[in-house]
Amino acid sequence: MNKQEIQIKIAKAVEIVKESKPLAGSITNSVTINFVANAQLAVGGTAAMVYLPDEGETLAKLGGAMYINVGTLLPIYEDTLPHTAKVLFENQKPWVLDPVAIGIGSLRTKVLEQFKPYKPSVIRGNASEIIALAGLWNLEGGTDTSTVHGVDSTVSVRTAKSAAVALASWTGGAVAVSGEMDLITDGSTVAVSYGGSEMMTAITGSGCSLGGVMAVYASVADPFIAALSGASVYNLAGMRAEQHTDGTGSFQIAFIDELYKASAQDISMNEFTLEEV
Ligand SMILES: Nc1ncnc2c1ncn2[C@@H]1O[C@H](COP(=O)(O)OP(=O)(O)OP(=O)(O)O)[C@@H](O)[C@H]1O
Ligand SMILES: Cc1ncsc1CCO
Ligand SMILES: [Mg+2]
Repeated sequence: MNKQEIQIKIAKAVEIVKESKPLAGSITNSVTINFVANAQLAVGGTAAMVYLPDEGETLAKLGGAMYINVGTLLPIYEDTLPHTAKVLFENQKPWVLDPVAIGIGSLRTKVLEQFKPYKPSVIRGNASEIIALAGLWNLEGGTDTSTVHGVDSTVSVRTAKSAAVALASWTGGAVAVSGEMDLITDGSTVAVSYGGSEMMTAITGSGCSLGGVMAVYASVADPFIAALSGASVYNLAGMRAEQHTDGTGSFQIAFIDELYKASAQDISMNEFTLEEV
């Protein structure tokens, strides 16, 4: 695919979402659950958040895609998460994994290990998280020890390129590494998306909600286009929101407004470059 073909696909994905309001259910952390739902709604999707194993299964079967984020685990997730991932995989439903804060506890490690055979369609994380997940799954570019600082990355996006490519080659889907710019790969093509705002690092949940929005797009587009569409609307909305706010509280509100206002045409035209793996 050349750049223009990709731009056409992004615009189409954004339009179909706005017209059809696809459901992308979530099992996500309690810190940013509201932000995730509001971002999904702002781009035109439908949100539903659950915790219990049977409800994860129901949403997996009902929705166009699903979002799973391991940010704040509770004992129930030991049952809910692997079960839901298995149902998604067996029903060939796209799902997005956010391996937040990988490495900080034993349940988190266990659950993330269990996800490997269920091949998430999109893996979205910051650079430290992507490198650590590749390490946990014994793939190239990964490391045994996590460089995650709480929920934040300590390394640059480009450092995670080989881990991202290896993860995408394993899943057959896409991997999106977020940061100052965003790197998205399907294992053969690498796209780098530009824009955003430094203020996105000073509000919680810009990454979580980005994963939720990618799940909305994954309901109607292939994983690479879904991930790049998500990165594009985030980078565009971040740039625009920064222009008329002077603090992080109002930035978060303005950012949701800009997600809501962004047109398919503008999102598809947000700057990105293509490179070989
Ligand atoms: N320095 C930066 N400049 C511009 N945009 C940024 C910057 N850092 C992050 N972003 C944007 O913020 C969004 C979230 O990326 P980030 O890497 O902060 O995720 P994260 O660490 O998982 O966030 P969280 O865990 O708080 O949800 C992405 O859209 C990314 O492009
Ligand atoms: C701050 C925080 N802690 C656990 S999840 C989360 C949201 C950002 O990943
Ligand atoms: Mg995160």
